[in-house]
Amino acid sequence: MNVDIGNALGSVASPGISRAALEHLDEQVADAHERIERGMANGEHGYEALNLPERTDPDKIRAAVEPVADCDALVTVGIGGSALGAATIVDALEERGDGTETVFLDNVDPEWVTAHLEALPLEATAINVVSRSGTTAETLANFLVVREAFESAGVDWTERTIVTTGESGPLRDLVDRHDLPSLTVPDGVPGRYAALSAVGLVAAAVCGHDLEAILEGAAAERETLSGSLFDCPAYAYGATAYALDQRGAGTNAMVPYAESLETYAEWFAQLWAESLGKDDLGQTPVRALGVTDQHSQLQLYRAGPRDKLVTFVRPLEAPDREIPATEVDDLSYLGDATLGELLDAEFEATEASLAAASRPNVRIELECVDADEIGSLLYGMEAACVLAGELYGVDTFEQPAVEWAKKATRGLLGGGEFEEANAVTEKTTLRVDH
Ligand SMILES: O=P(O)(O)OC[C@H]1O[C@](O)(CO)[C@@H](O)[C@@H]1O
Repeated sequence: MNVDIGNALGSVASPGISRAALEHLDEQVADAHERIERGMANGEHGYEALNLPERTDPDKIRAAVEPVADCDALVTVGIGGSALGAATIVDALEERGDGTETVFLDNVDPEWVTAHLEALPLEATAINVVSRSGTTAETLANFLVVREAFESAGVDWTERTIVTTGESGPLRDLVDRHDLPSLTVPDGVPGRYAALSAVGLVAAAVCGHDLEAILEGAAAERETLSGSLFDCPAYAYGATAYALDQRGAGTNAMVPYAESLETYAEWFAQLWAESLGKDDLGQTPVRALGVTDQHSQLQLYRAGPRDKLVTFVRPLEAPDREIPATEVDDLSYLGDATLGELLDAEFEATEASLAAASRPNVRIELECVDADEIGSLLYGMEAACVLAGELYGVDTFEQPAVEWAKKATRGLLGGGEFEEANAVTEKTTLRVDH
């Protein structure tokens, strides 16, 4: 990935960061890089994720999925980091896959789950269950529902289930009890940083994607990590986003200009929110899509509060399609172009429109959307986030604030005594009913 932070400089944007301030910040980046390299060298929790391009074994993943490699559909049961990385890869590379239908059950909306299960050819569907902790209620509940659906259809789920989880926990117990093919979430790798491990790559393997290319793209990005943001695209992005937040850009709108990258924006939102949202700090990620959200969000981005960074992701090469000639003179400018040219023109125009309104924006460029570039983007944004976490001085790799609601949920369902559940029933109410 290449990063252009020109439109975030103070000479263009407000809030913006001056060249001098960027060079000053680079001293902190050098210290942060030292910390990151040390964490990687020692395999420390979290930092270990940045070693995955070397650590992940594609042969082991392919061997585990071999029993179901010929399935027509794959249902992945997982949530958060146990779904978004895999979904980002298979959605980005969908046009390059072997046509396997993929469904990600990362919600417990009964109507939605039922509709998916009823639409799947269960006799030709494989099940990919992913949970680092092995205790996540949504994932276990959905797995029990999926399992029952297969049994009701007379399909042996044990023959077509792969599990990726930790060394222990309820899911590991199920693996042992039913002797299911399984892979282990690598130690020291938080879920949202696990896309380049079995967590993100099992689904990609089942869909026939080139795991080596994904890891090579990531490894190439790893090679760019250095003590200066002026030599490392990932650090340039992380440092600039951090610096703009310090200057008031508390929201980061992630706007890929490719439908195939829409899920990537969801993945980024978890990475950025769950890693940096601590101690009353953090930059709020917003998911948008180019060109579609030019017609819904751009007004705000260009003329609303000066509290946003807009991050564009642009693949330079992409398949194209002619716009047919038209008999309407006023539309001849379209008839002479292609959809890709229209997309590019809109990207350039939108980026320039923000600069013209002195609104900070950053461009992330990919050569195209392929396995190599997806590996590079995932790794680059992970490294950018780890760097930003160092600059914020937060614990980038934990997410303690999510536990309260999990305890309350468990208490409400009779899964134990939790004071959090009591607080739910003591809600302050001021209802306005129609
Ligand atoms: O992989 P697990 O343990 O099921 O967790 C799923 C997700 O839930 C979280 O723990 C948040 O609740 C995320 O950090 C994680 O990616």
